[in-house]
Amino acid sequence: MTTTQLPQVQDQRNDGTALDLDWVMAAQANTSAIERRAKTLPGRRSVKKDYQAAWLCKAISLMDLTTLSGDDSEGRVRRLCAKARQPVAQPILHALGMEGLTTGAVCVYHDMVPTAVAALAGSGIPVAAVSTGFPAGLSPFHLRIAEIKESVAAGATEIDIVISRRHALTGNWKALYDEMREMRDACGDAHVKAILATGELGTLRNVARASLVCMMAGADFIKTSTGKEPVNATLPVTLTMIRAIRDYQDRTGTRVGYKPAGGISKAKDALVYLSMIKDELGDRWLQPDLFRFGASSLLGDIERQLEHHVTGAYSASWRHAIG
Ligand SMILES: O=C[C@H](O)COP(=O)(O)O
Repeated sequence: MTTTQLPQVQDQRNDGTALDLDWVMAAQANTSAIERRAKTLPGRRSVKKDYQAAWLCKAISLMDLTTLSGDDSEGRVRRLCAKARQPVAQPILHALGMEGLTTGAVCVYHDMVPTAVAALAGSGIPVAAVSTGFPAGLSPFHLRIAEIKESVAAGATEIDIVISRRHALTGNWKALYDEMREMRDACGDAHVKAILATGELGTLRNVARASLVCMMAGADFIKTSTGKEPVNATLPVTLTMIRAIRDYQDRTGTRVGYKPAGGISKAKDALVYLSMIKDELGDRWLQPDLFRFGASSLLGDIERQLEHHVTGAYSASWRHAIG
């Protein structure tokens, strides 16, 4: 295994398209078929034992290491950034031949952007800000736009915006498109991830339609959740969203990234997501410019598994779990 320098920021921007309502309304999601397929995923033997450590390192490189708590402090954010720079103990990285491995980005509230930018200076690790009145996204629209601009001015190069769920729930796709378009414009050169808050959209069909509308309006990534909804990233939602991404690329030639977020805390779950992305979208999406995990506690479990791997203490249950 060798350390690979991976692109941190997508060179290709999604400029979006006009709103195509016929295409949006034609988007369906066969819920029972998707749920059946999702149930088969955790048991599949997609990741061979010999490559497990490499896949777990890959998961780290694709992670938006996150803290989004009301009691976040500058000290906590500095510790998070130190972890992003060196996500696993040096001897473990050395043994794996992965010196130089970092997380894909760090993701914080707007207030913490300057601290994160300073702590990551010179590392090449981007700072992502959750802006637009995260997590509900119900503050006045002009304030949400102002927050985006302030986050960009403070040095965030990735902005995670939250959509107005009511537009999707009422089928007001034009309003969702216009809102997303304006947020995209406010981001300027920063990349924009559209958080759909899928746990609040009611149906997979709404998820499919909202995914398409956000991509048409110029989202560089579509992201499942804030991590604060009662239901966050799930496999059926992921299948629905990544198939929308595939459809969008087939029709426009533009690749849009995918970020599952919320409740992904186990290394074995990360492997399921990675194998699903490989199957459905292909290897090109297994790069940090097109895929991120949004996660606050996943790194801890991956670190434990890598330590066990290096020290030969792999547990029987872990072997069984990932086949
Ligand atoms: O965007 C990231 C999520 O808020 C993280 O959620 P989590 O704390 O459940 O990992």
